[in-house]
Amino acid sequence: MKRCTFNLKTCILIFLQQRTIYIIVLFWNTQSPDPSAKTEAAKSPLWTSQGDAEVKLRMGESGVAAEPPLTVHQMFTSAVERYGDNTALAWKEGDQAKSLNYRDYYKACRTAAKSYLKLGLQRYHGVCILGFNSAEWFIADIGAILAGGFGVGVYTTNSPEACQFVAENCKANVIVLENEKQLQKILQIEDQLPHLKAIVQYKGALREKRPNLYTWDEFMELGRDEPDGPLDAIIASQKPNQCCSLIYTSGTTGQPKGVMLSHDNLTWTALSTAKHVCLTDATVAQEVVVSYLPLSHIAAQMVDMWLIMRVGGSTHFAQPDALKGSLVNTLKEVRPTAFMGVPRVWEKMQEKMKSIGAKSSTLRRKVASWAKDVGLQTNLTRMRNTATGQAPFQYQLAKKLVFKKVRKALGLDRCTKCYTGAAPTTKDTLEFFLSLDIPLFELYGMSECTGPHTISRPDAFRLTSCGKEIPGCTTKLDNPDEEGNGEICFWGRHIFMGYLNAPDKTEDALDAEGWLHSGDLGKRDEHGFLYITGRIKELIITAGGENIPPVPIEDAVKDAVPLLSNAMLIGDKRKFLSMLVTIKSQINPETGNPEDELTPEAVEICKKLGSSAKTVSEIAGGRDRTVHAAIQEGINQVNKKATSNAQCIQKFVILNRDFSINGGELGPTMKLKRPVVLKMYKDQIDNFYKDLETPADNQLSVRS
Ligand SMILES: Nc1ncnc2c1ncn2[C@@H]1O[C@H](COP(=O)(O)OP(=O)(O)OP(=O)(O)O)[C@@H](O)[C@H]1O
Repeated sequence: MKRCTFNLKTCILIFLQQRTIYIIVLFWNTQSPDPSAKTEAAKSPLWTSQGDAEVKLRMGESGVAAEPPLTVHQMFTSAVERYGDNTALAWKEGDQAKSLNYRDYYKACRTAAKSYLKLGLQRYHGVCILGFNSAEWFIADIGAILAGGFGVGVYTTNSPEACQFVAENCKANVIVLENEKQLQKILQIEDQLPHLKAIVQYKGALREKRPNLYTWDEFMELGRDEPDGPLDAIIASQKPNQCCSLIYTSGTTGQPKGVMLSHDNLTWTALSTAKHVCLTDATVAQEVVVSYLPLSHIAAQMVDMWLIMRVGGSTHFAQPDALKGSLVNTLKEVRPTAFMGVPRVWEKMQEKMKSIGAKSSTLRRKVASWAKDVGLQTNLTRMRNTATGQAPFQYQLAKKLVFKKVRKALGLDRCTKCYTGAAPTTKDTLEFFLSLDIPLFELYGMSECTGPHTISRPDAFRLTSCGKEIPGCTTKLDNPDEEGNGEICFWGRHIFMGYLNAPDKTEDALDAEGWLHSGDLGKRDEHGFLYITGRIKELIITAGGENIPPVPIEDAVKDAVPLLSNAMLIGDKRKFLSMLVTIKSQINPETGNPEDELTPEAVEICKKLGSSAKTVSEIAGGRDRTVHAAIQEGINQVNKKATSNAQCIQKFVILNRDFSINGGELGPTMKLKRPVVLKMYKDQIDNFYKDLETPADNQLSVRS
């Protein structure tokens, strides 16, 4: 299935020398597509690993799957025609409210595109964007696409080396970054980026002038008076089956990979998803979202940029410290009509509400508890029979007394669509919000399918299910076991083009028929709802050949020992299982780094156990024998329920720092980056296995 693409150009030079005619024919490979050599989409393969190639679109015969393919530019101009005066982007600068309507947003993207061309952006080269969500982020990204490059989001938490990997991989010509902090990272590696021509800083003043370093205003000024012709020619040459955007995976299963998304991937997925979740067209009423999740992740990008553009909605930017606490203020101000949170965001809201609830009067607590019972029962009944019917009096009362107030306090009083996804959400959190009359509609998918594959919705909703396919997409459960659990495989126009420069990895992800293998295990119920039941991609295969899914064991240990914030099972190619655990500790609100001080909840738990520990360092490595024994006891309980001896955790160690996004152990959606943790704690892990005959350290042996 491998394909080689050469865009060969010819040039015939004819010259005369001493009455002899010399004819020289030159051939060269060019980066720009040859308009005369239009690759027919139908003849192209389904995948490629080359940035300048085309793929066959997975068009369907009818319905959404048969909708005509569009480029990003076509979708954008259609939005401008339909919703030109509507607010597209809104944000606050200090106390001042700012906004751009669709017409001006489009103009700004064109100007940015012309500036890129002036800076020398080449076709199919990257523009890396490294910063918090803002109007500049969107304009930088779409400008790059219009100019024929790739929009490439980079995680703000990336180290200089991780930024270098991305910039090198996509041959970045320009890096657009937020501030001095990000600039310092790039300056450390700029010498090693041969394709880099310019850096643009979009917030804050430049600390020093440097050649090829521009402020946002300087950058936009470059393109302001440039002629339209060259840009229009590039736009006219773009095709829906060509790559325009790269999403780098966060690396939970290995080195990040550049997921190539075509114009059609973005525009079609936005169309199908908008239909599935019944987003309102702005000609009727405008959808409003708050942009705060990292845009380098497909979930945020799909919702905040592409879905909203498709229906003429408006995107309001949160403050950079959104996840450190300011998000709820923005939500209260903006009152979004749809809101997407990764599970950790909902969990944090849940923790906050619980701690406020615990401090309220007995009467209030009783009313809240009664209302939550009513809310849960009413919503579970609704969920089972799709008919809405007349809500009982108790529910109406609970709504008036509690639910409306909670929604208002969260800024979700207008929000009819609350989504969770990109990682597993616990049943506890789903039930908590359902009992408050806030059903969380689960969304499942991956970067490789441009974000969503299945989404639940009000009329098709089951607790812990991630719903049904967006229209035009199909699921196959490969190699199912006796309970119906098989690998979830996807098909549809949302399937990516391939991993940039990585044909082997692309071939691993897509089978010969073009099905995308997700590496997730799932099953369906009799009504067609999909449930995620495991991740094959993180399956532990012990030296004895036993296949062990780590997540259920890790979750069981965390349930048994509420003091733990994280647990990671070790045992791939090893003779037995061991575990790394971390203790719940405070997070520095400024840096987001985990601190040594325990959370109040953890201090309380320690106290109950008979320990006076207040910091992680008093506990880590088994220093506090009481706490250590309690963890051992929890692990023993889990071991007792293990299906085989090979599934028992034989050793564990308490780490001296919690996992975090900043630390690199967690990805942006809080999924564990197992390869990173394995590397980081190699010594502790090797220590588990250095003496296989007798447990090296009695203290660490927990076999029951
Ligand atoms: N609703 C969900 N429930 C459970 N797991 C989910 C859900 N949505 C997504 N996931 C998990 O997230 C994976 C997709 O991850 P994503 O494409 O967002 O990449 P990523 O977070 O950048 O990390 P990676 O490096 O693993 O690719 C899915 O394959 C699945 O394992």
